[in-house]
Amino acid sequence: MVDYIARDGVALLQVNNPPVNALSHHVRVAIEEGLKKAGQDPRIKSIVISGKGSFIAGADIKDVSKPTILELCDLIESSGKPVVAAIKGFALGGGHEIAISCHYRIAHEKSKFGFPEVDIGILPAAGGTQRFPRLVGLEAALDLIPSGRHIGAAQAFKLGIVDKVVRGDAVEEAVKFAKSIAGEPLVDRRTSQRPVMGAENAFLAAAVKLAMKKKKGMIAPIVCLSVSFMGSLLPFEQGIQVEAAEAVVVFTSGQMGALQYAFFAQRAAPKWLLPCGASFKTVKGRPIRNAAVIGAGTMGTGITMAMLNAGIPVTLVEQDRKFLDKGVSLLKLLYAGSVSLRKITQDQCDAILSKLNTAVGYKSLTNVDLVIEAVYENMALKKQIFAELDRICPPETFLWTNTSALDIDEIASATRRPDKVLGTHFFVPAYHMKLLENVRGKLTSAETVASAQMFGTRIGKIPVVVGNCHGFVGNRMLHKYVYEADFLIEEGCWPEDVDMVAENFGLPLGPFKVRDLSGLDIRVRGLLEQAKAAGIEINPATRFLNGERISLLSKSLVDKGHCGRKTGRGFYNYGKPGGKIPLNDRFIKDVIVEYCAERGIERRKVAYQEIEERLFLPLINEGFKILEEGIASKPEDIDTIWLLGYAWPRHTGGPMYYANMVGLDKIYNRICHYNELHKHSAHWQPSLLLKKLAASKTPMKDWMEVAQASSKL
Ligand SMILES: CCCCCCCCCCCCC[C@H](O)CC(=O)SCCNC(=O)CCNC(=O)[C@H](O)C(C)(C)COP(=O)(O)OP(=O)(O)OC[C@H]1O[C@@H](n2cnc3c(N)ncnc32)[C@H](O)[C@@H]1OP(=O)(O)O
Ligand SMILES: NC(=O)c1ccc[n+]([C@@H]2O[C@H](COP(=O)([O-])OP(=O)(O)OC[C@H]3O[C@@H](n4cnc5c(N)ncnc54)[C@H](O)[C@@H]3O)[C@@H](O)[C@H]2O)c1
Repeated sequence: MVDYIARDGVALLQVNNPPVNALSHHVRVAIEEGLKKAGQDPRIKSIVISGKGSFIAGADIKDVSKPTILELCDLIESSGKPVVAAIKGFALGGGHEIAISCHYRIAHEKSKFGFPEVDIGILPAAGGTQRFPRLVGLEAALDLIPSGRHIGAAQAFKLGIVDKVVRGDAVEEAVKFAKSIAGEPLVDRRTSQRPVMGAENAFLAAAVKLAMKKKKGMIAPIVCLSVSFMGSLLPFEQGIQVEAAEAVVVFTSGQMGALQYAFFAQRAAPKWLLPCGASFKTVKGRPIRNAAVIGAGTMGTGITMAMLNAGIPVTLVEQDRKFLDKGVSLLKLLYAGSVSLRKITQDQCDAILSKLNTAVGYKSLTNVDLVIEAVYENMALKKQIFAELDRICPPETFLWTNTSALDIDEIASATRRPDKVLGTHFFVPAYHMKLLENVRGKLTSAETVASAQMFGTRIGKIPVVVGNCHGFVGNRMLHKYVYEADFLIEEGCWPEDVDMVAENFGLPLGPFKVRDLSGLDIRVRGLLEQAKAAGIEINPATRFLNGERISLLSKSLVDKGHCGRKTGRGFYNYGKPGGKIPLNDRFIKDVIVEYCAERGIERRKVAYQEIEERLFLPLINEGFKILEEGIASKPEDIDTIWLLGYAWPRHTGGPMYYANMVGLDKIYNRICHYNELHKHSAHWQPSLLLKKLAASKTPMKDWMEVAQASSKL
């Protein structure tokens, strides 16, 4: 676990604990033993700590026994023989704390440094909140520790974290350097003994404000700030005591469990398993060498960028030259933006764009591994395109669709290769958002699923396999939340009341601000199409569709020209078309009141708790129905979809974890309560799986056993 190599008076302690050299119990014990052995051996004059492959990615999140990392850090720093950290890859969390306890740090130019603790709900509580400000000054410490972000070696050098950046082998350089400083005094090399630079400055208020914005609702970043700041005013030993006391507050807050669950859920979600038993372990995907995208609108251009960025050559196809030119101009604009922000160089931009081809019509697609369709959300159009692609593309070409909600099986039925048809549901902006919902149809083969998952990972996404149903996992759950938001307005809330509750819960924007952003007309169009498909003519008195309660409030606003931010008014007033600041508006309230009066809906005061429950319980209930139906194969998949696709507050773990944390019996009882009151909304009918899990008090890790046992009955 830690190799001890003695050579020319230098003891090299090399951590060897794949995959990320986490500081598990046996690693900590071995480092301690190595340090003691080197300390006692008179032939050893200096010590180098490094990691095989990478340095150390931090504590092993699952293991917090003794010796603690804090004890190790103290042992390193107090060593009478110089200790040099040789850093390649990641020096994160406890690994970073070990590094800054060493007397010198030599880093490879590609190495990364950071304190990701806040993102898993804890503090750098192995002395990191105290040593780091002493090394880099208070301002930089208050910036980096609560942000959790990684920085590169060049910035680490500028901040004084590392003493030397090297291009070659950092370990060899460190060993050479360690030999050269044997016997030198270490007094000014012990980080804990340094004063904190800039301690008198009032950086705290600004840092707290930023952390509250960037890490909304999270406790750890705020505690990190207060502990680092307080420590800067105290002697090191007292600062360590403050750190330990405050760490307990954070460890017992409940957020630590949720954030660590989210960390592992995100890594578990891409590991797919189909009801037939095929899984990521048994089926290999086919690599994608080149691809085509149909439709150069918002999604098509974003998907094209995601592929180009991963080095996949793409042919972008449109229905006519005008739309194609518009899409290509948008793409070029986005890349030019990346160049001006120095995210890529002009040469890189040119290399990326050299892999882009364009075409009007599909005739040229005779030699592509994959086509992703991203045209308007219209079943007839999509089927027509899939039939044509099926005729033109080679039989082994995968045909995937970016539909947000349509039936994958129906789209596949237009082809003679339904086994190669799958939904690749990207999120806006597709080049940036990490989530990819891969929707398997009834006839989609395991090889196609494996290929889509492999493809997702290659383009930098977290791909999650889901089953085929209206809206798949994410949008199906979202629709229930959106419905209830509208009903709450009908019953007496204002848009800002509902948005405030959602935002207090931790979402970045409430449902009405989101609706204004994406455009009210889109949802209204969807609703009208749904009504048309059901053969129902919408009129001002319509309150039900197929026996289900609906709200036409958005339609009333759209009819008055309120389409959202783009028209300057939606559920809020933005002052001008394209305005960004939402203001409450008497006129909009009048529309709401008039809408209710026309339909004889009596408005009332709705309590905060009711708003919160009515927004989130139907969505959670739907999540359990999704598990029950096998649309998702584990709760981690649903939570990952919500964390990455819909900005669900990470410190609550995701909707399924949150439900478990609140207590399934409580959740179930409240859903039953609302089901009694709202008989015309099927989303209040409690999930049978939820009922069973609540009654049996089954731990979350065993939910799927109950779900599978139930589906066999
Ligand atoms: C009342 C209660 C009191 C409790 C008292 C407790 C006292 C404890 C004292 C605490 C002192 C604090 C010490 C320290 O400050 C704390 C820490 O160090 S916390 C850890 C900080 N580090 C991280 O968070 C790093 C997390 N990892 C990553 O960011 C990435 O993995 C990576 C290193 C950037 C590499 O990324 P990738 O190459 O993409 O690889 P993956 O992410 O897919 O990971 C591969 C594999 O490794 C597993 N893994 C990663 N990190 C850890 C980890 N820290 N612990 C355990 N396992 C880890 C990951 O799950 C993957 O596993 P797989 O999915 O393949 O099984
Ligand atoms: N915009 C979103 O938020 C979002 C998110 C996820 C999924 N989706 C889905 O992605 C798809 C595309 O959505 P969008 O927002 O990019 O739409 P869009 O209106 O921005 O773009 C659609 C493009 O398809 C082109 N097109 C239409 N018919 C075509 C044909 N026969 N051949 C080639 N091109 C054709 C149009 O010219 C247009 O440029 C839809 O199915 C939508 O539901 C959208």
